[in-house]
Parts: sequence; structure tokens; C-alpha cells
Amino acid sequence: MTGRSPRSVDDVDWATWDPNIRATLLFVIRDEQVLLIHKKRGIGAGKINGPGGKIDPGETAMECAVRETQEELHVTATGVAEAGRLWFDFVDGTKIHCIVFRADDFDGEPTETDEAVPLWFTLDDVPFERMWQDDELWFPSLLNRVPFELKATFDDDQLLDAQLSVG
Ligand SMILES: COc1nc(N)nc2c1ncn2[C@H]1C[C@H](O)[C@@H](COP(=O)(O)OP(=O)(O)OP(=O)(O)O)O1
Repeated sequence: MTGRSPRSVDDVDWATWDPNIRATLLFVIRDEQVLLIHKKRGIGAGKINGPGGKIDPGETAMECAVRETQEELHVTATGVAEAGRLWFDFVDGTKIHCIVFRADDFDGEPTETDEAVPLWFTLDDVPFERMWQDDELWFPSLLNRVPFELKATFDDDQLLDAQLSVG
């Protein structure tokens, strides 16, 4: 059938897939806890996620992740390293490529801003039921420092299908 919205990951032509949003996420993991945010606005408002956002022109993904964390929480992440990559294909045509970073520490005091409320969770109590549905699939790899790539299809905030590659 022509004109059908993609539903499964295999329905998407990833060879020609071109994201219209390039974004980042950053997770500070320290002392068996992870620093998350309650997102107040933008894509995923109302959910719990890591700080992050869209990459500005001329900016590297890591620079974006650090800047967004400064803007959203008023802290500067340190010991930052890439952890994985996410490809999100939405049925409405939104295509988000997201690079995920892990940080070992930060300078400053996590502070509520117009964009986010800082929240700490222990690693065995991450609130996946309040997060994007893909997160539970790749979070173990993030915690275990195993590189990961995930391709997923979404209808609005409903996960339709996902494929995870690790290692
Ligand atoms: C679809 O599944 C998603 N899962 C996860 N974990 N995170 C996602 C998903 N889709 C988007 N995101 C993240 C990636 C980015 O961190 C944000 C989107 O960026 P945002 O809209 O917050 O960008 P800003 O530059 O901060 O916003 P403005 O354009 O308002 O300045 O969501």
C-alpha cells in the first residue's frame, strides 16, 4: 500500500532517512544515582528525561549536551563521554537523531529553571513509567557503559516498535 505511515522499524528506509531534528541527552551518574529532569517545555514536556535539547548550528553534540544542561539545571557536567545514539521516526514526519552522553560529575548546584526541575533517582528506582517508552530499553546499556544504538518508531508519544544494538 502506498502512503502508509511507517509502523515498524523495518518499514523505515534508514539508508535515506534524514533527521529534521538533531538533539542530545546527558545523564550525570554519580554515587549510584542519576540526575534527571522534569521537563517543563519543548518536546516531551511533562515527562522525566535527561537534560538536553537541539544542537545549535556550528555546535558539536557534546557542546550542545553541556550547554543544555547548564541552561536547564545551572550545572556544568564534567567527565562527559558519548554513550549511545538514538533514531526516532514519528508517523507525523518528525525525525529525531539524538546522541546520548554520560557524565561522571558536575560543577554547581542543580537548580530549577524555566525549563526543568532537577530530580535525583537511585539507579534501581529510575521512573521509567514517567519517561519516554524507549528509555527502558537502552538505559541498562548506559548504566553498564556498553555503547548502544536504538532505532524506534513512534506515534505521538506511543512507542510502536524498536530495535536495539549494543556493543
Ligand atoms: C522519542 O523518544 C525520546 N526519548 C527520549 N529519551 N528523549 C527524547 C525522545 N524524543 C526527544 N527526546 C529528547 C531529545 C532532546 O533532549 C529533547 C528535545 O529537544 P527540546 O525540544 O527540548 O529542545 P530545546 O532546544 O531545549 O528546545 P527549544 O527548541 O524550545 O529551544 O527531547
